Amino acid sequence: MGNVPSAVKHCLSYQQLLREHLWIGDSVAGALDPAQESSQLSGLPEYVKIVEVGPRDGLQNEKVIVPTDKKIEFINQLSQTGLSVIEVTSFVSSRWIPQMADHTEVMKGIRQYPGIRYPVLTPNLQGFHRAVAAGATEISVFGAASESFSKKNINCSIEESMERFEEVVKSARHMNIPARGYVSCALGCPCEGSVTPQKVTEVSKRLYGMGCYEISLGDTIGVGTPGSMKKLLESVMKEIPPRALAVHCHDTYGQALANILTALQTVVLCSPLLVETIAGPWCMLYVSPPREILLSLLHILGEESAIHAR
Ligand SMILES: CC(C)(COP(=O)([O-])OP(=O)([O-])OC[C@H]1O[C@@H](n2cnc3c(N)ncnc32)[C@H](O)[C@@H]1OP(=O)([O-])[O-])[C@@H](O)C(=O)NCCC(=O)NCCSC(=O)C[C@@](C)(O)CC(=O)[O-]
Repeated sequence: MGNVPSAVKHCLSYQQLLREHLWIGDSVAGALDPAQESSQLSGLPEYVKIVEVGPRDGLQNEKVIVPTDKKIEFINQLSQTGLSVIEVTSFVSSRWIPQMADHTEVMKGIRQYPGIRYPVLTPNLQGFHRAVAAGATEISVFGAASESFSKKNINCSIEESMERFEEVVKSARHMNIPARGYVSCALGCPCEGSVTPQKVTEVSKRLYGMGCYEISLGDTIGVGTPGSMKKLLESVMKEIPPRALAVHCHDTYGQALANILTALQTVVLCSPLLVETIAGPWCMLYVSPPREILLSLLHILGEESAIHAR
C-alpha cells in the first residue's frame, strides 16, 4: 500500500480488514472460506445497505475544490462498483460550502444507472426546487440534535429547521420523491460536547413523523464509542423501527468500525432484516470494490489532501 494513509486502507475490503485487524474476531481472522464466513456472520444482519457519501460528505471537506469533471468521473466510477445508493452533492449555499457550488452541473452531468439511487442534500425549499430542477429524484434534509450546531451549520434553531424540513418533505411527498433525514451530533457536538440520547430520539422522531423514510444518525465528529452507540440506538429504537435507521460514523478517532459493528449487533437483536450503514472513503468501511477509485482520487486530490476524517 506504500504511503496510502491508513484511513484509505481501511476502506478497501472486509477481507482486508480481517487480515489487518485481527481484533475484529480472532476466529474470523484469515477465515475467508464462505462456509466459515457465513457462520461467523451469524448475529449480524442478513443485509446491510450502504449509502456512499464520499462525493458529498467527503468532497465538502476537502480544502482543494475538486473540479466538476473529476467529481462526475468519481461518481460514475462509484456507480460501477455495485453500490445501490450514492449521495451526489448538496443544494446548499455556495457562500457556506463552496465545495458544493457546482451541485447542478454535477447532478446533471452524472450518468444515472438504473437501480441506483442518487440522493442529494436539501436544507430548505430553495435547495429542494433547485435539486428537482437539476434532476434529483431523492433528497435528504439534515438537522441536528444540538442547538449550537444547528445554528452554526444551517443558521437556524432546531425548531426552525423542523419547520423548514416539514415544507421540504411535504413538497417531496407531493412529487413522489423519497426523503431521508439526518440527525447530526448524535453522539456528541463540537460546540456543546455531550448530547443526550433523548434529544437525538426527539429530533429523529420529528423527522420520521414528518415523512422521512430513513433516519441517519450522524456521529459528526467521531466521538462515539460502542457503549454510547448502543445506548443511543436503544433509545431511538423505542420510537423508530430499526429498518428505518442508519448510522453515519466518522472515523476521527478510529472508532467508526467498532461503532458500526455495535450498531449492526444492536439492531439485529431487534430485527434480523435490515440495517443501513453509511459508507464512504471519508466516513467508513466495508466498500470493497473502489480501491482503484480511491487511489485515483488520491492522485487527483494530491497526497497532501489525503482522505481525512472529520
Ligand atoms: C441552509 C442555508 C442555505 C441557510 O443560509 P442562510 O444564509 O441562513 O439563508 P437565508 O434564507 O437567510 O438566505 C441568504 C442567502 O442564501 C441563499 N440561499 C438560501 N438557501 C439556499 C440554498 N439552498 N442554496 C443556495 N442559496 C441559498 C438565499 O437566496 C440568499 O441569497 P442572497 O439573497 O443573499 O443572494 C445555509 O446555512 C447553508 O447553505 N448551509 C450549508 C450547511 C451544509 O451544507 N453543511 C454541511 C452538510 S451537513 C453535514 O455535513 C452533516 C452530515 C449530513 O454529513 C451528517 C453528519 O456528519 O453528522
